[in-house]
Amino acid sequence: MGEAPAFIVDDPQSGFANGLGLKFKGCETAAIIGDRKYVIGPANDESTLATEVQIFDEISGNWVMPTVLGTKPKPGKGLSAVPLNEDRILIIKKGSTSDDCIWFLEVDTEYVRNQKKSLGTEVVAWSKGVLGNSEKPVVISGPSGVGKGTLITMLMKEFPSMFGFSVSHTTRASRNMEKDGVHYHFTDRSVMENEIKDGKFLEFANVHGNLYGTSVEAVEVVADSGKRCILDIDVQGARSVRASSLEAIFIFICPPSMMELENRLRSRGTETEEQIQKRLRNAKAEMEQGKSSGIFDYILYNDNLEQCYEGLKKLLGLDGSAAATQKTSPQGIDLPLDHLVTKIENKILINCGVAELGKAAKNLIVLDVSSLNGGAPGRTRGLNVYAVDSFSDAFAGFNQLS
Ligand SMILES: Nc1nc2c(ncn2[C@@H]2O[C@H](COP(=O)(O)OP(=O)(O)O)[C@@H](O)[C@H]2O)c(=O)[nH]1
Ligand SMILES: Nc1ncnc2c1ncn2[C@@H]1O[C@H](COP(=O)(O)OP(=O)(O)O)[C@@H](O)[C@H]1O
Repeated sequence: MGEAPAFIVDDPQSGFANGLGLKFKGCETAAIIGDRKYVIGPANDESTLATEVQIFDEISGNWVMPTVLGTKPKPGKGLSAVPLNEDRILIIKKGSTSDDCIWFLEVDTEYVRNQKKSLGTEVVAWSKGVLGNSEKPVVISGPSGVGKGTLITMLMKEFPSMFGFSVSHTTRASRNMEKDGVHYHFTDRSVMENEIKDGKFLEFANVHGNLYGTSVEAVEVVADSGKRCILDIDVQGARSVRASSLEAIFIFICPPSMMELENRLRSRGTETEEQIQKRLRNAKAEMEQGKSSGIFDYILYNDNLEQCYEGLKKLLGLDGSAAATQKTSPQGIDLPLDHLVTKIENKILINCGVAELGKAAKNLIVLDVSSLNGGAPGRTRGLNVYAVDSFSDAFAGFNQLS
C-alpha cells in the first residue's frame, strides 16, 4: 500500500503548504526541515549573478552566511525546493543555458548547529533535466584500424543532438590531430592508477602497452546532456562493462580480412612500424574474443564503409524516418513560475501547466529520486527524469493515492 503524498502544493503563491512546501516571491523559494528554514533565491548582492541558499536556525535565531549555488534563476522561470530527508534538499531551477538544471543539495546540518565559519550547504549532485535519454549506451569494439572511429564520427556528425562520445583516459601519446579532452583525456600512468584506486573508473584495460579507461564522469557527462553515450573501448573493457551495472548495446566491428586491416592501419599513418606490428598481433586475439566471447550483441563487417554505416544505423533503430529521429532527440524541460510540485515516496512530479499550442514538450515531469546514488561531490549525478501523460501514470505501482 502506498503512502499519502508527502505534500501537495495546490497554490504555490500561498506559502508553505503542509509545512514542507514552496514559496514563490518572484524567483525565491524555501523549504523547512525541522527547526531550519532554507531560503533559496537570487543573491541580495546584485553584482553577483548567483543563486544563494540562506539558512535560518530557529533555535539560535540566527541566519547563516549565504552559500552560492550557481547562476541566478532565469527571470520569469520557476524555482522549487523539495526536502528529501533530514539533510537533503532537491532544488529545481531553470538553468542559465537552454537546459533546465536540477540541483540536488546536501545540507551540512553540523554547520548550522555549531555556527562554524564555513559554508552551510554543499552541492553533492546535480543533474540536467533533459528528456529523451532512456536509450541504452552503445559500446563499440574491434581491432585497431577496423574503422570504429570513422563510424562513430559519421554517426555523431549525422545525429549531433542524439549521441555523445564518452571521452576515455589514456596514457598513450596524442596523435597529431587529437585534442585533449575531445578525443581522449591524455594523462600520466601514475595519476590514472591513483584515480582507478579511488574508484573513478567504470572500466580500464592495458591495450597495446598503454592504459585506457572510461571514467564514471565521462559517461555521466553525456547522460547529463541528454544524449546517448557511445563508448569506443577494447574487448577487455567491453567485458568489464558487460559485468557492470551499465546496461548497454555491444557491437563488435570486424575487418573483411587481416590484410585489409593492415592496409588501413598503414594508410592511416598514425603509428610507427613497431606499433603497427603490435596492433596486428593483438588484432588476432581480439577477433577471436569478439566473435566467440558472448559479450557482443551484434557483429558488423566493415568492408564497404557506407554499407557498414547503414547496418550500424539499423541496429540503433535509426532507419532514417523522422519518427525515429524524433523519438530519441532530447528535449529540455520548461519550468514556468506557476508549476506545481508533488512528492510521493521516491518520486517527485512537476506539473508545468498547460502545453503551449504546437509545443512538443511534455508538461508532467517525473524525477525518480531513488536513482540518485549518493557519494562524493560531483559523483552523484544520475537523477532519472522522464515525462508522463497523467498523474496516475507517474505513480503507477503505488496501490493507493490519497
Ligand atoms: N578498455 C578500454 N579501451 C579503450 C578505451 N578507449 C579506447 N580504447 C581502446 O584502445 C584501443 C586503442 O585505441 P587507440 O589508441 O585510439 O588506437 P586505434 O584503435 O588504433 O585508433 C582501441 O581498441 C580502443 O577501442 C577505454 O576507455 N577503455
Ligand atoms: N570500410 C572502409 N574501407 C576503407 N578504409 C576504411 C574503412 N573504414 C575505415 N577506413 C579507414 O581505415 C583507417 C582506420 O580507421 P579508424 O576509424 O581510425 O579505425 P579504428 O578507430 O578502429 O582504429 C582510417 O584511415 C579510415 O579512413
